[in-house]
Amino acid sequence: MNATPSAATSGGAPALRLGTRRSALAMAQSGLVADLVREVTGRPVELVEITTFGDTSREHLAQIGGAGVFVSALREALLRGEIDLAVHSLKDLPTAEPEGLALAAVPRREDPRDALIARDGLTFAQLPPGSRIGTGSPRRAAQLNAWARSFGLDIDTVPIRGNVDTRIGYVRSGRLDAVVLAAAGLIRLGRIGEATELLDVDHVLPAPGQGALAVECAASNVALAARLAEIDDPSTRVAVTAERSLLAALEAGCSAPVGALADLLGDGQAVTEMRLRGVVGTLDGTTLVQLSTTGPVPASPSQAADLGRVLAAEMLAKGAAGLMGERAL
Ligand SMILES: NCc1[nH]cc(CCC(=O)O)c1CC(=O)O
Repeated sequence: MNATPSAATSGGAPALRLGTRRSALAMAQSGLVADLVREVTGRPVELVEITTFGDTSREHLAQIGGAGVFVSALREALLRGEIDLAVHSLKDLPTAEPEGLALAAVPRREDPRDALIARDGLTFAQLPPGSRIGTGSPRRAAQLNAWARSFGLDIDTVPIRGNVDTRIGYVRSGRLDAVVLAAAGLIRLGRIGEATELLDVDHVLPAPGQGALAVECAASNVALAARLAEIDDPSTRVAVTAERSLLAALEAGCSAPVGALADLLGDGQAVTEMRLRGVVGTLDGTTLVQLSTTGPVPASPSQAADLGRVLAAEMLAKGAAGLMGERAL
């Protein structure tokens, strides 16, 4: 008989404490993971709100190095034993592995693409000349500017910050013609219907890890890490490992203008190869280094990381390093 502690004591087992920020997106992401964790552990999961300096001060902090602030508050709570697990947007996690913590699971990824929310239902190609498009992301600005230039459209990318509601509000109030956000966030908030276009990754590569969640626990909590491993999606794990390895090897930070996407290619029957695409550019989009490499499906995250390093080396050989100086808009 199965006599694991969680099975033997389910019903009476203490709740697992899942630390979360209180933003609508963080709560939605945490709720999703809480459901998965309940299923595999049989234990109740309670959400514990972690309030950070970034949450209590102006919303602008949500993006100015804000991700780092939020990530570290949750991590400190984990290390102090105040919570048992934490959920992050993987794209907000620094590539360095933190001491004492385990990236216990990366659940199945949501749509990795960026989404356009434009006034009057417009797509990107339908925007009139001079349109003002809001994004706080140098990666998005670089690629949107390059794409617009490719068909002779003159646009203005405008740096904006704030949570999803605030950013969509810039379009609803008429202050901007469009904003670009991660489709995954909109989907998880039930707001993807407001997107007027899902941006083709041939034009806009997402941030490394975009659309994926990271579930962390204390490395010392071996039993919990083993259960959380059951909600890990191996295909997502290899893809995001390749993307993040590319980012790390470019020595770019989370706010650098770097896009990356790994996808698994199949012949209709079986998955045969993994393709990794990467881009680095100047904010104005006049220069982009965009490369792709394809190889056998990695048998392990460490093989996936190799693919990322290979592509990074090729991008650096094509001058990628010189394009990464511009961090802020
Ligand atoms: N930069 C903030 C952030 N971090 C994760 C997401 C969305 C969810 C995801 O990408 O998994 C967002 C919002 C956005 O980029 O629109």
